[in-house]
Amino acid sequence: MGEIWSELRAHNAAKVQSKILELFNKSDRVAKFSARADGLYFDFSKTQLDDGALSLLLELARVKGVEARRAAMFSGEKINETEGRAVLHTALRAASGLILVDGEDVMPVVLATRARCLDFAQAVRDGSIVGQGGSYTDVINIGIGGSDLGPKMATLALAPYHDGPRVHYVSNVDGADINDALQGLDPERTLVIVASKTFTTIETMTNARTARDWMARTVTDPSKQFVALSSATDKAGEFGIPPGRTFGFEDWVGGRYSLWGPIGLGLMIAVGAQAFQHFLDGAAAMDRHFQDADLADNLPVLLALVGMWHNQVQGHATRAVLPYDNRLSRLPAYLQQLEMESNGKSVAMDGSALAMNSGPVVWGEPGTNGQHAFYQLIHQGTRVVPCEFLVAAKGHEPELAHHHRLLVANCLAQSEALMRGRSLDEAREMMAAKGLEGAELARQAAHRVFSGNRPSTTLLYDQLTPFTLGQIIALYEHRVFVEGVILGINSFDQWGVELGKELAVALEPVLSGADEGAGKDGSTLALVAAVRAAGGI
Ligand SMILES: O=P(O)(O)OC[C@H]1O[C@H](O)[C@H](O)[C@@H](O)[C@@H]1O
Repeated sequence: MGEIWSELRAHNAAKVQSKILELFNKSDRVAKFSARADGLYFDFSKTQLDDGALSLLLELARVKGVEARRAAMFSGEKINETEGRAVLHTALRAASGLILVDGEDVMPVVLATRARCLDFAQAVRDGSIVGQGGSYTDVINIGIGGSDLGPKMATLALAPYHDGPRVHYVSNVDGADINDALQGLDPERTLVIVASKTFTTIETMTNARTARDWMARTVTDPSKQFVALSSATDKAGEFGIPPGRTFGFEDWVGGRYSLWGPIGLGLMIAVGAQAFQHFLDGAAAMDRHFQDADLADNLPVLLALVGMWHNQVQGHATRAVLPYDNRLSRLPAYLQQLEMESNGKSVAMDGSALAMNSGPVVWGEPGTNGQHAFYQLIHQGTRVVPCEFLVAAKGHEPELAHHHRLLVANCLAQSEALMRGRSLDEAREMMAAKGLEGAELARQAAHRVFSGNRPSTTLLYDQLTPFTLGQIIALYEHRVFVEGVILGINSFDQWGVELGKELAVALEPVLSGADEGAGKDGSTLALVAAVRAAGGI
């Protein structure tokens, strides 16, 4: 097993100086280093991967048991071993079938809950469920992490399909977030969704209570205008939200994988049942592709292997996700949770230390905005940042096709520039053409050199429809899964977020002055003292 990694590293060391551009001397380069699935086109030819490296990576996936683990996930086995849970977000988008957890078919409840959520969303949209002041004009989803990032990203992505009430997302415990969201809203015509798998997350519960107090100023019974999305339906009841307004899901749906079920209610209200169903269909199509396609043609597998080549083999610590699609502006934030909370771990499933680097730092912004900000570093910085471009062949604004042409030209030009670079000779020629000479020519030319040979991939899709969005998100989910299996870690727990939460709970009384903070370090105590001195809390 370790042998394949060593072979990959040796292969990389031997080839690392070779030029990506020269790999295109082979006429079948693009065909071999690209793959398609149901309208998605993934091009990974602008990387240093060659036939040898790709076959070693595919061998790695086989040896690491990706296929068996994939079957185990889809069939409801408890592959989240540290929490003893199945991992079945795929069931949330399945049309039918038999999926057993502890011997019981989960699909009847999944389908019934889906129907309840869609019916409820429809009733909010058509005004058959109303607030004290009449039909709902606004919906606020209060949640954080997986109960916010996915639905918020998807709601923004599908703006052309919005034909329901306005949907807002509040996540931060910073009072500024809920304060600004409530500005201008009519409490009598606002629906509040409290989205929390555990129904204990302090940010969400604090915001939910603030929203309830705001509503109670004019609404006789705010609980009638509240909805809960949670696995802890009893806790939703304790908060005062009745069972008829609570939509539950099981513990086998991870928070960051949950937008396909009740956690997607905000999106359902924004776009309606039909568009939401297309969104599920897109994800289900990707599930089928992931299960059925050969590893060598399998998009999630290829994305994972390219990512691991860059991170674990070539040693590039970060990965930029660059959607040339403004409506995917929250995709990088969503992927930060999906990828980093899933694969940012230092121990293997069995508790032993991980023998290699965990998943990369994921970051990004939509193009073309990023070009005018951080692309300087991507092109000329001393560290290589593998880039993942995403772009639609068609926009949603036919009358603005010239905008779209510019957008696509920029996207394709960036990956070309990263690969091609600009040599010193070319830079010198440019400076000579400007009339420079001697030392000044040399100095100015040096600043205009681009090393090039920087890898990128491009995911091209027809248009950002609900179906396509479903495909793309499921593609990334499965990519994270494959990377996790190859690393041998549990991608479905998140113990690393616990310590900070515990310390925050312990610090609150120190900030209020109720506790002296005995045992705290000097830095923390000095910061607390400075905050208290300012008198803001
Ligand atoms: O949905 P909730 O239970 O409120 O959890 C919200 C989020 O908080 C936790 O800290 C986890 O790190 C996330 O995985 C989760 O999505």
